[in-house]
Amino acid sequence: MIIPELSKSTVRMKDPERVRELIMALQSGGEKKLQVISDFDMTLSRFGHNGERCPTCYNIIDNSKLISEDCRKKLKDLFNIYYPLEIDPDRTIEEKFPLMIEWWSKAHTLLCEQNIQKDKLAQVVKESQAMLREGFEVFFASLHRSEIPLLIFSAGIGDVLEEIIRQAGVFYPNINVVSNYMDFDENGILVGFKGELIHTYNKNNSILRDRAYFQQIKDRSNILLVGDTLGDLTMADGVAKLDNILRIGFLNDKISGRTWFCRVIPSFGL
Ligand SMILES: Nc1ccn([C@@H]2O[C@H](COP(=O)(O)O)[C@@H](O)[C@H]2O)c(=O)n1
Repeated sequence: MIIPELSKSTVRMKDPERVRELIMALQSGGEKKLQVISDFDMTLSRFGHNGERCPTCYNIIDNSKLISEDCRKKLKDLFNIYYPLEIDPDRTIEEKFPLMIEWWSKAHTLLCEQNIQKDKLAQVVKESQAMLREGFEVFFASLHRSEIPLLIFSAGIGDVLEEIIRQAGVFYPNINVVSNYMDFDENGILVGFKGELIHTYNKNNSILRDRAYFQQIKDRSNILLVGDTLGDLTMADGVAKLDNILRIGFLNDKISGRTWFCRVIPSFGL
């Protein structure tokens, strides 16, 4: 194998030869043909640290002093109901779709009742347990140095996500973020969320179709796609011209090894 890390026991591939071919195709295409599309929560950010789960963008707000105890309990109850549904390998994406809209909408309604102040977000992120994945400095800096565009396509909260990467010192100009952005009134108080709601299972062309992004980088027909859910597989659907796509998925949570191997790995196409 060209990359020693791929021989680790934690790396699973259905067809290592196909992976090798894809890596060679990406390598020979060079940096000018490459673009990277990545999920954020639990992909660029860490799932766990020292045995504790790290927060998602939403969890950072949920755990903060920006919201009341009552609201925190309600958001936690929502998480406990909907997160198992989000990752349930026995439900189809069609079944999960309306449930995810329900979860995001209920959470947004609760958050908008809290008079959250825009200028408190940076401090809340600073005080949180948010962490980027091991090796993030090299990953972000190499893409930046080689001027390879990185699209972060996230169903989290754009304002929080940006703050995490800014505070980590890696918010380089080659990064574009598509996510749920908070809408603040003239006093800097949260009153809603902008644009179409993005949840785990609509991260596709339905969200990206009106944006010029993929058109601007249409010659970059080699894609590295990184995610952690089956919903992330459609993040490259709007790419103008596709020659090669290497999909990397992180298995974060308790899905049985067998389910992962039989269902999830083939879905990632490797
Ligand atoms: N109220 C909510 C809603 C969603 N989440 C989690 O956020 C993740 C966001 O998505 P990425 O696209 O960046 O992976 C999603 O997987 C949900 O589990 C939440 O914590 N609270």
